[in-house]
Amino acid sequence: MMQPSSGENVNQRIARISAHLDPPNLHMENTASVSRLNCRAKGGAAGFRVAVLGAAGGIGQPLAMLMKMNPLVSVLHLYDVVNTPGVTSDISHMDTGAVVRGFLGQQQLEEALTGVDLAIIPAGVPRKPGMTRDDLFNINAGIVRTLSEAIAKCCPNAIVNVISNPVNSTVPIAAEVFKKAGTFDPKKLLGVTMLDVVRANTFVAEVLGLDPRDVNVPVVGGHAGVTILPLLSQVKPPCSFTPKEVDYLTDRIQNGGTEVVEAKAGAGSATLSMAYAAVKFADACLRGLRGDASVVECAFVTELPFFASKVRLGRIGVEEIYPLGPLNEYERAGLEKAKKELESSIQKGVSFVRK
Ligand SMILES: NC(=O)C1=CN([C@@H]2O[C@H](COP(=O)(O)OP(=O)(O)OC[C@H]3O[C@@H](n4cnc5c(N)ncnc54)[C@H](O)[C@@H]3O)[C@@H](O)[C@H]2O)C=CC1
Ligand SMILES: O=C([O-])CC(=O)C(=O)O
Repeated sequence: MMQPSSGENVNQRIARISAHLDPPNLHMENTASVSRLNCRAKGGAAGFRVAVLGAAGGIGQPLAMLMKMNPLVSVLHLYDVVNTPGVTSDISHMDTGAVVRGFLGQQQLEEALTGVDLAIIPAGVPRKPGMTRDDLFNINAGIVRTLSEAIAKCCPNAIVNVISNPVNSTVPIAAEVFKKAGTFDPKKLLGVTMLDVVRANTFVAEVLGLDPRDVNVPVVGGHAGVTILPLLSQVKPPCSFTPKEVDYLTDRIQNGGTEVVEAKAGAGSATLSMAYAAVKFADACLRGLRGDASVVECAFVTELPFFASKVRLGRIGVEEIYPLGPLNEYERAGLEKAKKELESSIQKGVSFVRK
C-alpha cells in the first residue's frame, strides 16, 4: 500500500498515485491484466472475443464504443498503428461488461488477434471529394493483405468482417490471402455492405412516410456505385413506387457514400452511420455464432464467387445464401451493369495477391 506523505495536497496525492498506475489497459510489454491498485477483475464474462483493426480511426472509435456496449462481447481488442492507448483508456471507463484491451503497432498485431471469434477491419484511408472507392486501392490493398495474413496465422477460425474500401476488391484480397495460407473458409469471410441496407431503409421510409425501423430493403451486388443494387421490388412491408421514385431511390442509395464525402468536404467519409451499420452487422454475426435462429442480413460473400446477397448467419458463419428472388426489368438491367463492374474489381483484388 502507498502511504500518504505528510503535507501533501490533493493534487500532489493524485499525481503520486497516478504515477504508480499501469498504462490504461494497454497490452504493452507488461501485459499482466493491468491490475490497477490490485483490482481483482480479470475480465472474461461469458461472451465473444472481438477485435477491431483500425480502432483509432473515424469508424474505429465509434465502432469500438458501440461494441463495448454490446452484451454479447466479453473481450474487446482494439488494434491500430496509432493512438490506441488513448482510445482504449477512454472506452475502458464505460460501465458495460466487455473488458477492453489496446494493442499498438505491428509488433502487437498477433497478440491482438489471438483467440478472437470476430475480427472487424475498418483500417485504411477514406475518400475525399472527387475520388472513387477504387482510388483507395493502392493504399488499402496492402493494409488489408497485412491484416489478413495475421488473421490467417492467429485466428484462422474467426469470422472476418471487412469494411475497408474498395470492399469489392478488399474482400477478394482477404480471400486470396486465406487461400494461400490454407485457411480460407467462405462461410467466415464477409464484406460489410450493411450501410447500403441502412441507407436504403432510411431513404425508402422517408419516401413512404414510414418508420425506418419497420422497413427492410434487400441490397445486393457490391459496395460501389452501380454495383450497389437495391431490390425495391422486394421491400418489406410490400409497397409500390412510381418510376420517378425508383430512379430517385436507386440513385440516392447508390451514391449515399458520395453524398457524405461531399458534405464532409475533405474531412473523410461516413464514419458514424458506418459504425452503427458495422455494429448492427457484427451483432448479427455474434447472434448467429450463439445459435440464434433466423439471423438474416445482406453481406458481400465469397461463394458466387463474390456477390452481396441476403445470407443466413449461424454457428459456422454464413449457413445459407438466398437466391436473388424475382427481379423486375429495371433490376435485371441494374444487375447486368453491376456484374460487369464487379468482375473487374474482384479480379483486381485477386491479382494483387497472386502477382
Ligand atoms: N464498407 C463500408 O460501407 C464503408 C467503408 N469505409 C471505409 O472504411 C475505411 C476507414 O475509414 P475511416 O475510419 O473513416 O478512416 P480513418 O482514416 O479515420 O481511420 C482509419 C484508421 O486505420 C488505421 N490504419 C491504417 N493502417 C493500418 C494498419 N496497417 N493496421 C491497422 N490500422 C491501420 C489508421 O491509423 C486509422 O486510425 C476506409 O477505407 C473507408 O473507405 C467507410 C465507410 C463505409
Ligand atoms: O463512400 C465512401 O467512400 C465510404 C463508403 O463506402 C460509404 O459511405 O458507403
